[in-house]
Amino acid sequence: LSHSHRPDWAACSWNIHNEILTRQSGQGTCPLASDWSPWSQKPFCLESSKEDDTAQQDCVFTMSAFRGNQGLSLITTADLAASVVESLDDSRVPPVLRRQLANSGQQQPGERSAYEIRNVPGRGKGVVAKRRFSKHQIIMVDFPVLIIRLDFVNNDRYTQRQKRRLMETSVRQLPTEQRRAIMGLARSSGGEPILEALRTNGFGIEIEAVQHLALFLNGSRVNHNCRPNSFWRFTNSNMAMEVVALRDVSVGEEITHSYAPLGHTYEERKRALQAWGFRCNCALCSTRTVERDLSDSRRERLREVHLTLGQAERLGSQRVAELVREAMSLIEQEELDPQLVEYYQQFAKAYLDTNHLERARLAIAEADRLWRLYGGEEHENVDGIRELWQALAEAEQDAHEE
Ligand SMILES: C[S@@+](CC[C@H](N)C(=O)[O-])C[C@H]1O[C@@H](n2cnc3c(N)ncnc32)[C@H](O)[C@@H]1O
Repeated sequence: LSHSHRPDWAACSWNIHNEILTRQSGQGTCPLASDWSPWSQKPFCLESSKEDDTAQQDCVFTMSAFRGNQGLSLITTADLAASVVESLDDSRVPPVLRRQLANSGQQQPGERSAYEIRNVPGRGKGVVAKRRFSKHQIIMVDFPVLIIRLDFVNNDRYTQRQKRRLMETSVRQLPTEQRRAIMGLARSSGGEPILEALRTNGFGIEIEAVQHLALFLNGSRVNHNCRPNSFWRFTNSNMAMEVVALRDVSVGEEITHSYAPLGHTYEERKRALQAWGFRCNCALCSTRTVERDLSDSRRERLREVHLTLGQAERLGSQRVAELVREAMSLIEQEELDPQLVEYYQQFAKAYLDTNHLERARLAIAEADRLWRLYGGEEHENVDGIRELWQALAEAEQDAHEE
């Protein structure tokens, strides 16, 4: 289909009751009711035991050829499924990610791959670098194979049997290779296999601000470390998950990211990691108690500095500058670079409050750059950064008029 004649997917939604596709709004053309494209088969929906509206009803949507060689199943509402259709188009994947995809994973013999998935002592399988990566270089690009609306998993709208039926359908409809790979993923406990695979390996993503869990077959093999050498970001408009080096990585090094929020203290991390059912044996957790306590106290102090900077007007500009320096030093010592996104934002506000407009400009520019880096171009704080630029423009205007 040429672009202009493509159905306007976002404007089409499934009318579940009549099992026909009706157009809700927009100018595009919707496909025929008998054509379930882009899905490979008719969406399968659950009858809810509750009398709420069908718009909230969860269905399975499967595309059996997604990104060339893998399938994708979604369990979500019809409207949310319609909203992702555009992003499933291969033309959405930028060349830089295509190249990366071609370079990574399991290669033909003789070709150099970026990483390998193999057993690592004490942690099951893991991802190990097969070549060097410099800081901020992309290590892995992966696309989801299964996406499930979080509320479908957690709410009591459906019976356990109904949930199992929908999840089994979502996996059964995938190509054999992916089906096997999902069933071969790590599981922290012995409950319902698909649900457990999802709980152990799922990445939290948002579709139209609604939380979902996504499974990535290679991405799921990245183990946890409290001082990781990588981070991941997800781009909704092309469904790409990238694992990116947080610092230089050498050949043979295991690739890790943090499952718990960065900046947590030892006890907080232990609690957060309970959901995965393992005791973390990373270098930071197994270091001597004195060193671990020292790390905890730096992390607690960092949070205190963040809070204090919230009252910049009261502190005055000299104290603000001192606290910014202290925060930067703590972040460096604790290797918490991704936290800089929030800190630069806080510094920018503090500089605006104390009328240090030149410094505010530099801090906003840094916050802007780092949000894109760590959160991707479509990060969740685009509005927050725009507001900061606006606040700066207004403050500069006021200064100019005075
Ligand atoms: C998302 S999977 C990671 C890949 C997994 N190792 C595998 O074999 O497929 C999460 C599971 O890996 C193991 N794991 C991850 N990080 C670990 C760590 N730092 N220490 C011990 N086990 C870890 C735990 O069993 C955890 O439930």
